[in-house]
Amino acid sequence: MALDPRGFPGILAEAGLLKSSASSPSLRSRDSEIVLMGRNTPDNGGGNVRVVVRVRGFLPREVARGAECLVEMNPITQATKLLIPNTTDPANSRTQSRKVVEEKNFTFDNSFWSHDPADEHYANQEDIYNALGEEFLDHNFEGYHTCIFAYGQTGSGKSYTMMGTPTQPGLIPRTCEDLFQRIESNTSPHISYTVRVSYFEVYNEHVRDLLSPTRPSPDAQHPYYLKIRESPTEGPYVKDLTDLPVKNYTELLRYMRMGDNSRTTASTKMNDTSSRSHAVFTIMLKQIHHDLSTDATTERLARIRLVDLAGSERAKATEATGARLREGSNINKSLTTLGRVIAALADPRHGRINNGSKGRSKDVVPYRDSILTWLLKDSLGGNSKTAMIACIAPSDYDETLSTLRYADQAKHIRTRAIVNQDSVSAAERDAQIAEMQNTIRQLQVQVSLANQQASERSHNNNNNNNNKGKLDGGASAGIPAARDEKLEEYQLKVERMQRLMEEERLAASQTRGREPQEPDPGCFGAGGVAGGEPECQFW
Ligand SMILES: Nc1ncnc2c1ncn2[C@@H]1O[C@H](COP(=O)(O)OP(=O)(O)OP(=O)(O)O)[C@@H](O)[C@H]1O
Repeated sequence: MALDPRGFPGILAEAGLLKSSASSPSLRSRDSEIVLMGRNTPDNGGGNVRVVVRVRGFLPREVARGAECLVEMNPITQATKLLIPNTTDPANSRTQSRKVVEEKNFTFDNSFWSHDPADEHYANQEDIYNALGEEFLDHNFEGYHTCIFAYGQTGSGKSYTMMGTPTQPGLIPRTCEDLFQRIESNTSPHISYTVRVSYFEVYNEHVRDLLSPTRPSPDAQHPYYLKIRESPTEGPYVKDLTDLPVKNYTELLRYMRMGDNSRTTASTKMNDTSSRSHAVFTIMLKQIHHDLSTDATTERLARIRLVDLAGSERAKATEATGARLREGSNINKSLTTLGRVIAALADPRHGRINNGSKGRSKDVVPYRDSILTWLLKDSLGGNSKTAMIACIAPSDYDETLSTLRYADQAKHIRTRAIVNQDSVSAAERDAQIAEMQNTIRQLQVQVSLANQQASERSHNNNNNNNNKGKLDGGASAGIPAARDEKLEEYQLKVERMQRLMEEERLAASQTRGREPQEPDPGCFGAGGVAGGEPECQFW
């Protein structure tokens, strides 16, 4: 294997990638006051999806069958090489029937060598966080939405990389820890923060709330599945998803653990604890900066999305039957759609105006073909800085080649991240609050009107028995559904506005050091973070 003699940390430092650890985070962005920028300031040209690859060590079953490592990495060039397997490993028997089996070379933003802990270039969990997670959290404090997702075949190390173990925490717990370390080390009296968390999984093309998994279902026969809606301003979202305010790291970790314990996993031949769902952990970070001299406030909002995808799998290799087989087929189907979305976004013709029959329009990206891609639409091709961690097993030629090709294509995707920032003067803010109050009143009237109409309609329908349905051939069946959606939309708007208004009011009063108010549990100013919590355990 070709490796750099200076060692992995040395190379990372040279490349500007080695930063402080999660336990002693860098001070690059946290002491900075919010620099005033225009509304939703565009990033300078956006950027490509950052793609890194990580190879894990042998598992006991691989050692037992005498598997050979087919992966080489060069930590200087970040090249990853896939070697031709020998003919003796049964895991690669399928490869032998291919017409062409050749050595393949790829280059990624990082190639993480996690194969042999004794190797000086070994990349451990902290190295991964330092090289990727910390920088992405910097972007969040700058006001960007980010998304890091782990992709790879079953058993390749996605959950290990994202969640990790009690002794080897992965990207998600490290991000949570660093987030609150930064917030707590902020000394500016003019900035307040709110942190909220949600966690859901996409299982068999249904969305389950991992922070409220036992919510009673209207149909007791089935688990409670959440619906997906689309808002004109915020795109697709999960309706009624639990979205909790968080005061500190301990609390965030508790929610993370709670959600993780609710996730659907099962034992397969390829992995003892195989994730049977795609899990999306989201932290919303809001920073409100209050300028005492002008009484103006500046708000930055960042969405931190951390996604552990289910692994692609071959039914033959997992030997799945029944429910496991159906899960596997749904997993593969949504990953195939993700592949098609990536291919469409990576196509150089993507985004060009469709002139006549030539070229392709933006509409060809098949986001809607799976729940996963529909919900990740913004992260894959919109307002987000996005990274893909391609996890690979060391000894499976076909699956690794497929993952590396996938990852290679993702390198070409460009997203259009913007700083999600809004500045308002004191007068504007007061006017906005007044306007919000007014709008809330109007919406509440509309909600109760719509409720009233719905109950009148259902009353009339009952009186008319089923006659109307027969006369109009059921043509009116879609109208109640449409009205229900409108109603939901109003209710959602009211809730959002009420929360927004409270946050605005609270932030302004906290930073002014004004009258004590009933605090929003998820909103705190500098030094206002709930202290005295016991040291928390990761698991
Ligand atoms: N870098 C690594 N170092 C040590 N052990 C690892 C590493 N990566 C993965 N493993 C181990 O390999 C096994 C499979 O990993 P993991 O469960 O993370 O795979 P996965 O890709 O999430 O699989 P699935 O898609 O089936 O959920 C686990 O026992 C895990 O602890």
